[in-house]
Amino acid sequence: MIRIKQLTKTYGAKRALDGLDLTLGAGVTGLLGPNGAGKTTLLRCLATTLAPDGGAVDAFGLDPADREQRTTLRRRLGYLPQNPGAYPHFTAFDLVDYVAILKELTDREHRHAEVRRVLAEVGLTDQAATKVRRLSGGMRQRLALAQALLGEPDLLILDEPTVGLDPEQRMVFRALVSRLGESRTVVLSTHQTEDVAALCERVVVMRDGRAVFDGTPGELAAVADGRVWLSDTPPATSELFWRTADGRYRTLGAPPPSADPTAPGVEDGYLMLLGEAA
Ligand SMILES: Nc1ncnc2c1ncn2[C@@H]1O[C@H](COP(=O)(O)OP(=O)(O)OP(=O)(O)O)[C@@H](O)[C@H]1O
Repeated sequence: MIRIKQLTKTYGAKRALDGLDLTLGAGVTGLLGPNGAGKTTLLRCLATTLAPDGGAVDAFGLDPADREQRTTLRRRLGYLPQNPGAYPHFTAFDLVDYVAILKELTDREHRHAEVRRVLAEVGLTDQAATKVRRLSGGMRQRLALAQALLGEPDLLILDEPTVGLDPEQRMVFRALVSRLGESRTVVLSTHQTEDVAALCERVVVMRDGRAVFDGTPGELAAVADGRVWLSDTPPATSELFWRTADGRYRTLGAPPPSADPTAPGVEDGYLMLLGEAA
């Protein structure tokens, strides 16, 4: 269990985290929020790569503000940062092995076995000897995930893991992450409401450094209950509408004339919530 209490982080005049309270348990939790909401800042505080200005994190009973406990916690977490560095001339094996060395897996035989294990876990056994620059975007992202899995962490922190992936690669990645969430705490940030609907048991929406929603994807969708409409003509007043593939207009908010109600999805709930919070 991870308990975050009144976490604050300020950059100059900008409050990236503004007294954030949050508890994370086992399974996959998705963080949604507009650009600048504080998602990366929160994930970096959890990954212990950034010290907050105030508040506290209690991760499995460990306090990252304490030097010794921070080291213990680092051994129990895996982190996939936003835009992970590429090292294009390393092979997939060498890259993960390098991170394993940094993670203090000193016994060579044990380390190599662990590198092979995590490469197998993300389906990259056959690419172990391939240079990183020759891997597809999806494979690179799985490689970045592999390094986060070294040492079987109890906490997996993934910052926008599906960014830049095509739909097929995204599906492979989702299946992988949801399997990983069966036995550990996974927290991931994303701009993809489809990711949240597909794989997160829980979703937290952040805005201006705070959590403005915490619930299941179904509960987030329900925020837009009774407020999603389909019509043949565009609404005269609403600003939240778009033309769908079948040529009809989907409107959030007040119903346009002769509109049919339709069931909301996670994206509708998210947009409605942010519209209300504005
Ligand atoms: N090193 C930094 N120096 C100054 N300001 C920063 C720094 N890092 C983040 N910020 C600011 O803090 C706020 C929160 O940023 P953060 O990256 O945590 O948001 P985010 O929700 O992850 O956004 P995105 O979805 O765009 O990745 C933003 O206004 C950002 O500009």
